[in-house]
Amino acid sequence: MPRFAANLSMMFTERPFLERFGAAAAAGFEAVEYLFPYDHPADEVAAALRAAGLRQVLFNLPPGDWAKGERGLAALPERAEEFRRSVATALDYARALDAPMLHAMAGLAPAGEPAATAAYLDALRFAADAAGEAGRTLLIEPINRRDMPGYFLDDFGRAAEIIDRLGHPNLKLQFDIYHRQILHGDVLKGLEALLPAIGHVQTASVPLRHEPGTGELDDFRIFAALDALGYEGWVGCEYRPAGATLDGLGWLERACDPQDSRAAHNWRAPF
Ligand SMILES: O=C(O)C(=O)[C@H](O)CO
Ligand SMILES: [Mg+2]
Repeated sequence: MPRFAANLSMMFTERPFLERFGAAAAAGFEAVEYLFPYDHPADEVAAALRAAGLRQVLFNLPPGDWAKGERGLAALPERAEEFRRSVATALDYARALDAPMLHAMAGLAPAGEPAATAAYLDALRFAADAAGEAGRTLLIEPINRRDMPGYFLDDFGRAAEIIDRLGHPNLKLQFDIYHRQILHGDVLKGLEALLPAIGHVQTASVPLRHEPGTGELDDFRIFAALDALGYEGWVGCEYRPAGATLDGLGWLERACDPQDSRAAHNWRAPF
């Protein structure tokens, strides 16, 4: 089974942010991801991470004013300077946390608009170069239109084209299974086709974004398929627990149980 990282923006939210690290470790996780660490000094976040004995897998670049509805800066031509400063901020945190991957959110902009596309390509080139110099990888993630209406990057094919076009060794795809299913379906074929571009995977049930195994997809078969494809990265658990976080963790035990018939046996991956 893949290696799972707890998403501390959605899981363990019963506690203040810095206490979620210890809770995730106590629940058996070895790694974490979350949206943003910037409300806390980097050394405090790093101390919480280290005290819990966890690895930091991923977090996002500063997205602009999240509370006011902003969802990233990369495709906003008028925010190019701010985006560049946000890369430096994120890399400072990445160094403190030893985080290998950073997600650059595109922002709200019309998908086909030439000025937004040009700004996005420039921003990604700049950020991927900076990430590369710092030994990190930059990720882009298509997000579904229902959860984030107007988000610039709302198509997996377009994300793959952009990664291909930029051809940057430090630019990869964040394949969120939840968004993929809502946008296009065909999850297994999508994973297979895009595997060389994928740097990170995230999971949640569809449509309610709860625990894996509680929605319309057979998430355990998808995890087995990731193994069959040879995916060696992390799978971020970016779901909202249906109840208390700990009460919903039975899926993890099952996913990690090699004896589980649907997870490991009794099924041949279609690759
Ligand atoms: O919403 C998601 O799926 C994400 O992974 C982003 O990082 C933030 O919206
Ligand atoms: Mg995601």
